[in-house]
Amino acid sequence: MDRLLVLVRHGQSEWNLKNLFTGWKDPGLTEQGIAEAHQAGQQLRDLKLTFDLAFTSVLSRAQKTLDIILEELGQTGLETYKDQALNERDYGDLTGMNKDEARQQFGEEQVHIWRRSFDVPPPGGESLKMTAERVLPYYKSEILPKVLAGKRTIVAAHGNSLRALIMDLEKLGQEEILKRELGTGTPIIYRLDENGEVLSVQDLAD
Ligand SMILES: O=C(O)[C@@H](CO)OP(=O)(O)O
Repeated sequence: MDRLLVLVRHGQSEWNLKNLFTGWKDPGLTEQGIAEAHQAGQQLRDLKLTFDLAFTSVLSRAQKTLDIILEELGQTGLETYKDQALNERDYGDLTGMNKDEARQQFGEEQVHIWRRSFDVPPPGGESLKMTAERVLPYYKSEILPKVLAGKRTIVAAHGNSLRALIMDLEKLGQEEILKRELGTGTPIIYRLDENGEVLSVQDLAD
C-alpha cells in the first residue's frame, strides 16, 4: 500500500516579499508565489503523483497554493479539509513588524531565538512547541489515519506549522529543527510505514 504524505509550504506571500512577520495575518501570494505553486504542481505531475485528499490551513496563501497545485494535477475540487490547527505560528506582537527592523530593535540573536528556537515564544505569540501542540494532535487524529488507510494525502501549510510536523516525522532534536528552513512552494514527499514511521523522504528543493 502506498502511504503517501506530501507537505508543501505556501508560495511566496506579499508579506514574505516585504519581509514582515506574518503569523495569522492573511496576505495573498505574490506573482512569484503563484509561479512557485505552479512549479510545485508541475514537479508533482512529473513524478506522476496524484492525491485522494488534501489538508490546508484557514489562511489564503496556503489554500491558494493548494488550489494551483491541484489545478496543475488536473485535480481541482479534490476533497479538502481546512483547519486552523495547520495555520502558521501566531507571531503575537511581532506580527506586521519588519524582520530587519526587529533585529535592529531586539538584536540578531534574540530575533533568531524567537524565529527558530523550540520553546521560546515571541511576545504574545506561539513558540514552535506551542505550535506543535496544536499541529500534532490534528495530524495524529485527522491526517495520519487517512494516510495509513492508503489515502494519498497532500498538506499545504506554513513554514512553522510544517516545521513542527517535520520535527515529529523525522524525529529531529531541538538543535536540528533550529536549522531547518523550508522553501516556499517546495514539496516534500514522505512515504510512511504501517505505523506512520517515515520510510523515505524526498525534498524537491534538493
Ligand atoms: O512571518 C512568518 O509568519 C514566518 C514565515 O514566513 O516567518 P519565519 O521565517 O520567521 O518563521
